[in-house]
Amino acid sequence: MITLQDVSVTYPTGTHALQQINLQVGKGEFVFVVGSSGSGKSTFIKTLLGEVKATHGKIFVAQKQLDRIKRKELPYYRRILGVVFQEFRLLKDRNVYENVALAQRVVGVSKQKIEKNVMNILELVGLSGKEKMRPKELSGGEQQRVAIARAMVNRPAILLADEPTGNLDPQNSWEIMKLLEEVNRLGTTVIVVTHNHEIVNKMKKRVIALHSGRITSDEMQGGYIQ
Ligand SMILES: Nc1ncnc2c1ncn2[C@@H]1O[C@H](COP(=O)(O)OP(=O)(O)OP(=O)(O)O)[C@@H](O)[C@H]1O
Repeated sequence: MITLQDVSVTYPTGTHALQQINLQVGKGEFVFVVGSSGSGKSTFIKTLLGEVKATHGKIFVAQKQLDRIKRKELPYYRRILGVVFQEFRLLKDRNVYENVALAQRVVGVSKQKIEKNVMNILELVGLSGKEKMRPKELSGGEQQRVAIARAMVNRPAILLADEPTGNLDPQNSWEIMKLLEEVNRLGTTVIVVTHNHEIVNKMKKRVIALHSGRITSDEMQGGYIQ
C-alpha cells in the first residue's frame, strides 16, 4: 500500500528532517510512528500527503508514484487519504452534519448519497443524534470523532492521524484509539503519529520509531520506551 525507497527530506533551511527512509506498509496494517520532538514524524505525514516534497527517493502510495505526481494532480491523489490532526480543524460555524458532508460535496457526491453516507459514518463514530450540534457544543473527544467521520466519509484507503489524542484526556484518548482500531478492522490502513506511550504499549501494534529523521526501530507488536 505504501512504499518508501531511500526517502530523504531536507528543508530549505538545511535541516535533514527525514534521512534514507526505507519502509513498507501493507494494506490493512495499523502502524504507530513514534519519536521525540523534531524526530521527523510530522514531516513523514506531510510527505505522504504531498505537502512536503521528498528531496531524494521514491514514494509509492496505492500504486501511485507520489514523487512524480504533478501539483495539479495532488487533489486527486489525496482522495486515497483521510487525515486527522491533533487540533481537530473543524469548521466552527458549521454543524456536525455539515462538517462531514462538505468532504463529500467537494468530490461531487449526490445529495441523497451524501445524506446516507454521512448518517452511516456518524453512526460508526458514535455521534448519531448530534448532527445539528456545532463543534463548540461538543467535548474534545466528540470533536475528534467528527474529524474522523469527515476523514473517513469518502472511504479513503489510508487514514493518517497526526497526534490525534494530543488534546484529549486519557479516557477520550483511549476511546479515539479504539475507534481508529475499528476503522482499521473495517479495512482501512491506519498510520498514527503519537507521543502516548501508554496507548502504544497497550495496543501491541507495529511501532516505527524515528530519531533525527531516521528509522531506529520497526517492530511488529512493538512498544514505546523513551
Ligand atoms: N517547514 C520547515 N522548515 C524548516 N525546518 C522544518 C520545517 N518543518 C520542520 N522542520 C524541522 O525538521 C525537523 C523535523 O520536524 P518535524 O515537525 O517533522 O518533527 P516531529 O517529530 O513531528 O516533531 P513534534 O513531535 O515536535 O511535532 C525538526 O528539526 C524541525 O525543526
